[in-house]
Amino acid sequence: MDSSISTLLVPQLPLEREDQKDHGDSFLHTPFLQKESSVPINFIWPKRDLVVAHDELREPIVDLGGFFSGDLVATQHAVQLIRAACLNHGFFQVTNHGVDPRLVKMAYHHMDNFFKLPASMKLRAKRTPGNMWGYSGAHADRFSSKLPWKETLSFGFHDSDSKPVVEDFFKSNLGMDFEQTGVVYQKYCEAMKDVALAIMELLAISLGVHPLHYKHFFQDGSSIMRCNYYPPCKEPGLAFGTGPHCDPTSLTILHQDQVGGLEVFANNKWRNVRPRPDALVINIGDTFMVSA
Ligand SMILES: C=C1C[C@]23C[C@H]1CC[C@H]2[C@]1(C)CCC[C@@](C)(C(=O)O)[C@H]1[C@@H]3C(=O)O
Ligand SMILES: O=C(O)CCC(=O)C(=O)O
Repeated sequence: MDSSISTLLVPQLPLEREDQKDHGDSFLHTPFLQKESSVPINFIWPKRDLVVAHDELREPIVDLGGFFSGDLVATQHAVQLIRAACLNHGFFQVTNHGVDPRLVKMAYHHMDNFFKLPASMKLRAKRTPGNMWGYSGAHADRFSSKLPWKETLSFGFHDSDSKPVVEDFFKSNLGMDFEQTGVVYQKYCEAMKDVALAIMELLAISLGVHPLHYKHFFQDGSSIMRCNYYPPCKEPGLAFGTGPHCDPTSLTILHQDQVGGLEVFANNKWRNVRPRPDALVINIGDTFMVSA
């Protein structure tokens, strides 16, 4: 099963895009939900987009262990690797990030269980027009061509002393049977926030501003959690799991499974980002590039 879990830090939640309109329940007819044998025309992308990456991005692998333990030399080394990455393509991977591997494993376990559910169950969390959160099959309720070959479950996170917003999302949309799923993803989102704020401190140092400048700015920020499931495709050369795009957010933290397939356009070529089970893939987004 090819899948990824990404958290996108935003200073404020993006507004619903104007071009999104409700195509009704058309996504009920997505091929992977209907087990059709070929790729329907609305999932086929233009040949100019379907470029296969052969080279690796060779992005820096940044060990955060020294930063977390207060080792100034290791912190400076991490800062230099991050600075070099951000001056180039904005991607790097981090290890010793402090996220419990058992939590990551549980997040995948619950995600696998969700996407294996019958469509009728998944549709209980269906993304509704004007809403960023919920289940989507290929975004077929929003777009009518160049559909991504994926199912996505998205939900929002922000720190709240009064209530665990992620737990509440799962209980209110999917019922008490998903309470434990909500607990796992609440913990996952909280862990990703900690990683994001650590990265923001290193980014600040790399830019020569006060080390806590961005950490304080994003302290009360929100994030978009996205679980992406990419079903097997009989003609993968015709489709995209997720089409070419820039992240309109500030920071993306992605854990990809070991199937691979994440590609980045850098130095005029699409390049593969090698999956590393112990690492998180980090990229700065448009709103950070603008603000930096
Ligand atoms: C704010 C966002 C909108 C998308 C998810 C996040 C960051 C990237 C965006 C997206 C992945 C870009 C490609 C198209 C998209 C529709 C998708 O394939 O999921 C985009 C996401 C979205 O609009 O839901
Ligand atoms: O699933 C991935 O590897 C990337 C997905 C992505 O770019 C997104 O969901 O914003």
